[in-house]
Amino acid sequence: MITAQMFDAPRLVTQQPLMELSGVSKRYGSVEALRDVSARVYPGEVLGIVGESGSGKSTLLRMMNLEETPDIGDCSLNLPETKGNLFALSRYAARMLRAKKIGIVYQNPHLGLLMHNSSSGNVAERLLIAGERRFYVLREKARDALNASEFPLSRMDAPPIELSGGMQQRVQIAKAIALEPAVLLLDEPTTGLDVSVQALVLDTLKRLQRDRGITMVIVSHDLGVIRTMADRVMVMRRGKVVEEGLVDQVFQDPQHAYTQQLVHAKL
Ligand SMILES: Nc1ncnc2c1ncn2[C@@H]1O[C@H](COP(=O)(O)OP(=O)(O)OP(=O)(O)O)[C@@H](O)[C@H]1O
Repeated sequence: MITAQMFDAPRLVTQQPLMELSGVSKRYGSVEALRDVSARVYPGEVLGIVGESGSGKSTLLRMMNLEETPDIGDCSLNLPETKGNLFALSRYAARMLRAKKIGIVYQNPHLGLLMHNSSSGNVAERLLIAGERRFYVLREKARDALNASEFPLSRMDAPPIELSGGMQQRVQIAKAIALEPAVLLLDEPTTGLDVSVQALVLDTLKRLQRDRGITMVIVSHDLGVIRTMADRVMVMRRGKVVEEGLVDQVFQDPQHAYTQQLVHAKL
């Protein structure tokens, strides 16, 4: 029998992982932020990471962004130009790889943007780091990325400090996708926005994912956001992954007591 669900089936996960973290642990003093966490991100999928505050979601995303190194553990990206454990890269090499292959959108736009520079300049900065120097190319590519992020081009010379929260997130998205990254990391990208603005920004992200097939990892404490965006989900608690699987499966039939608690709290 054909059901509506069949037409909305999650993208199939058949390939080799694009990004793989294995056995990652990280301590901050007495706090164990991550304990033996492994994660695989497959090409073209959206992986959601959910869990309560302090469960280690953002720390894991920072590891994926090669911003931080773990006490122990490996990270690999299945791209022609990368090999071996990426946590062993020098700071410079990690920065270049990040600039060219990984995009990130933070909850707090101050972390991702220069708030007093123009919005187009913020996007162009990313292209500059990757080596582009021609002014007309920088301007054109910045405009394209802002347009794809559904940012109003009439405001492209305005600095983010003068923009609404939703528009600031669109500038971050434009900056993150300007170089067509292999993976786009989203750390609570709509938390703190009005519900209606949140829905519009999520729509833009979904459209980008659909049209460009961008591989995404989205962190949220909000099950609704994960349900809307993700194909697969990892549930974290106290620095550990307690459950993972296809979103529909995990949310409809949670196996771990903590996931059951999360799902029932939401209902
Ligand atoms: N740079 C740091 N220095 C000290 N402790 C840290 C640091 N970064 C994270 N932690 C601690 O590690 C734990 C995991 O933090 P993390 O921010 O990854 O959790 P989270 O699930 O993203 O939480 P939230 O949703 O509140 O952002 C927390 O106890 C946090 O206080």
